Parts: sequence; C-alpha cells; structure tokens
Amino acid sequence: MITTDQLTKRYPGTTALDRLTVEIEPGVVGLVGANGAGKSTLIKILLGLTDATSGRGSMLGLDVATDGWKIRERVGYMPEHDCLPGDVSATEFVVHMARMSGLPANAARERAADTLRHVGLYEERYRPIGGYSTGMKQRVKLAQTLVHDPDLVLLDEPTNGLDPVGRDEMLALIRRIRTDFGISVLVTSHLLGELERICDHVVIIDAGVLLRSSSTAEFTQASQKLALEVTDHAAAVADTLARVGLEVERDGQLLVVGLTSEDTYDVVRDTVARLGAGLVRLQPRRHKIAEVFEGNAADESTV
Ligand SMILES: Nc1ncnc2c1ncn2[C@@H]1O[C@H](COP(=O)(O)OP(=O)(O)OP(=O)(O)O)[C@@H](O)[C@H]1O
Repeated sequence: MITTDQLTKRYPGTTALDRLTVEIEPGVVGLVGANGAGKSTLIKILLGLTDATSGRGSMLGLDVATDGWKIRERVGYMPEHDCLPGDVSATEFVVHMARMSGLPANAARERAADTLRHVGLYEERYRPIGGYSTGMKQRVKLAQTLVHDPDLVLLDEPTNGLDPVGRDEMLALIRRIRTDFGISVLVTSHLLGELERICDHVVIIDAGVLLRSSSTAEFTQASQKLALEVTDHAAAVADTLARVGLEVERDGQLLVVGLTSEDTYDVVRDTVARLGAGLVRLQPRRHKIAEVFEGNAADESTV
C-alpha cells in the first residue's frame, strides 16, 4: 500500500523525516509519534503535497514525486487542523468535495448523504458547520475523506480535541471504514494506546526516524497484569485482593493486580462489588509509547 525508501525531508534547522524506509500493507495502519515526530510531513509527501528532500516513496503503486494527482484521485485525506468553512452546512460542504473529486451532481448528493449517515451526522447535516461541536466537525472531515469512494484514507490525528466518549466513537468509525467498506486506513496519533485498539499494524517514528514497524499483536502483548481503577475504598480492595493471594501495587485509586489466571477478573470484580468500591476500569496493562521510544517495551509496561 505504501513504500518509502530512505525518505528524507529537511526544513531549515530541522530534519522532519530522516531516511525513513518502511513498507506498509493494506489494512488499518497506525502511524504513531510524539508531536513534531514527522507524521504530518510524511502524509503530505505521500499525497504529493510537498516534495521530499531525498529518497523515494510510493502509494498504491504510484510514485509520490510524480503521480500526486493520480494518488489524490484514489486517496481521501483528513487534515489535522480545523479547516472547515463555518457558514455552510455539512451537506453543502461534503457535496462540494464530492463534486471536486469529479462525481456528477446526483451521485455527489447521494454519496454525501450516505457518508454523513455513516459518520452519524444525518440529522444535523443541514445546519451550518460553524455551530458544530469539535466531534461533529471531525465527523464532517471524516465524511469528506470517504465521499469519492477512495481505496485508501489518510487520517491525521482524527481524535484530536475529542473527549473520551467522542474518541471511542471516532475510533469505532475508523475501524468500520475497513470492515464495512474495505477501504484501507493510515491513521496518525501520538497515543499508541488508542491505535492499538483498531490497527492491524503500527509504525512508530520519533524525530523523523523509524523506531519500529510491526503488527499490533506484537506491540501489545499484554503484560501479565491488570490495571484496576476504583472510585472509593482502594486500600480495602488492595488488602482484600492481597489476602486471597494476588500481587497488588497501589497508587491512589489505581491498583495494578497480578493476573494469575482468567479467574482473576472475577475475583477482582466480585471484590469491588462487595466493597462498593465503584469500578472505573479494569483492563490488561498496555505499553506506553514513551517506553517503546525508550526501547524497553519488552520488559516493562504500564497503563
Ligand atoms: N513547513 C515547515 N517549515 C519548517 N518546519 C516544519 C514545517 N512543517 C513541519 N516542520 C517541522 O518538522 C517537524 C515535523 O513536523 P510534523 O508536523 O510533520 O510533525 P507531527 O508528527 O505531525 O507533529 P504534530 O502532531 O505536532 O503535528 C517539526 O519539528 C516541525 O516543526
């Protein structure tokens, strides 16, 4: 789907991409890196919107240096920043984007209605975008990436600015782009934790350098620990679990419990219920991206 070979982009005083060589297969692929890691720069080079300083890249078998137009016909792009006109409705905007991609008027209207429904904006689609919440704006941006039925969409930080519920909904929508429509996705984030939930493959870059490219399963081998967060009685929960032989570390309302068998989940749940401790979350501990950057993800992990 995407290949880069020694791809380098230098700005005055900064190397945004440093000899990046990577091969990405079709599917849902996460591109993870801290702010300034080079994610947006890579996307812009892949779309043919900016030139690489050196090296080569191809997307869908097309050369990014020479085939930018052909690439953009077959690819949808969701930019990171707010770029929507406030005084038109979602319908008007998405129809316009469909027409820009070459769809005839009727087809553009139909496809716009379909994609807006897919992103959950059907009822509000005639209201001006200026009055939308951040989550609704992100959905409009997502709809316009899909409206011309691309083979691949590039989504730059689609969960930016969303609250936890909005983030979960956006991640579910992104996954459905692949499962419902068969469209491949390259999605960026600075949070490995959110991408590992929906991606088949994850690429991590730092300061323009490739740190790792591997399947999500390899990244997220869950450690043999459970993260448990409660609203009340954390100390009592910790004591009770320790008494039944579980290894427990406590940090305020957050407990890390050794996972000895599948029964551990039930023991924890029953203990929390019995003590009325208020379960906030219970999940296997995951690696933090910072640890992957530090190269010690294999032996240490955290929530
Ligand atoms: N047009 C530009 N001129 C000069 N420097 C730039 C330009 N665009 C990006 N950079 C620099 O290149 C580096 C990579 O930026 P890029 O926007 O690709 O990172 P990113 O991973 O997308 O980060 P963010 O999530 O903050 O957008 C940064 O140091 C940034 O300051």
